[in-house]
Amino acid sequence: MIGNNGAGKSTLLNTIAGTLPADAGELTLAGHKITRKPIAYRSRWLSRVFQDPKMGTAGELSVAENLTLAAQHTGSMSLKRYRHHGQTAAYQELLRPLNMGLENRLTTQVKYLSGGQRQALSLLMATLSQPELLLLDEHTAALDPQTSQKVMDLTQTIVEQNHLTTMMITHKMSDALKYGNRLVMVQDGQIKLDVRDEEKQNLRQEELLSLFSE
Ligand SMILES: Nc1ncnc2c1ncn2[C@@H]1O[C@H](COP(=O)(O)OP(=O)(O)OP(=O)(O)O)[C@@H](O)[C@H]1O
Repeated sequence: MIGNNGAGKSTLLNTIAGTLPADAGELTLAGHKITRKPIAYRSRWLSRVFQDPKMGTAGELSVAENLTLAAQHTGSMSLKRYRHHGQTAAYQELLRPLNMGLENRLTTQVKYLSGGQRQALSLLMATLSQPELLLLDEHTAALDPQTSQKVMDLTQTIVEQNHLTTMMITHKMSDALKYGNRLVMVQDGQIKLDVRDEEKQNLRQEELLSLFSE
């Protein structure tokens, strides 16, 4: 999802996540009517990663403690299959594919990690529960270009491997064109453009930029 500042992107995500009440309309997620349900109820099916790397993790807790919290939250105990290795090995196995060196930082308090490491951990924690919907709220915007690319690559891998329906807000036109099978442009609270699949693949950055100025 793309759109100018103030277009309504975050408002839509907040309405889906339940931090803002909907003025009108109905929200149905994976067959569940959630329009008037509290945030905690919705969080069984949806996860969110924020722009601020501090938002998705508990800074005072260690990497392992954060993972334990996320695993408990899932209810489905995604970590069960790792049990026979012992918890440390299980966590290392989960963290190694992130390629951020976090498998060697299990006892480090999360507040001492870099923004990129912390965002990668947030992403892992948000997807442990295999949510029906993953909301990414400009989740790479606070990172340097190289780390941002690394976290985007990681996002792509996690989303594809887990077949996660994902909604991402971005201000980077190149990312909007490169990732995902659908692109929605929001303007003044309305959907201005909604293209998918082949039509999206054929869309060029210049066309997209010209729509912004209309
Ligand atoms: N129910 C509503 N009726 C009218 N205006 C609203 C309503 N809800 C939100 N707004 C306003 O619409 C605007 C949408 O802001 P929002 O933060 O969603 O934009 P955004 O597209 O995420 O922008 P940014 O790219 O800057 O994050 C804000 O000014 C907000 O106050």
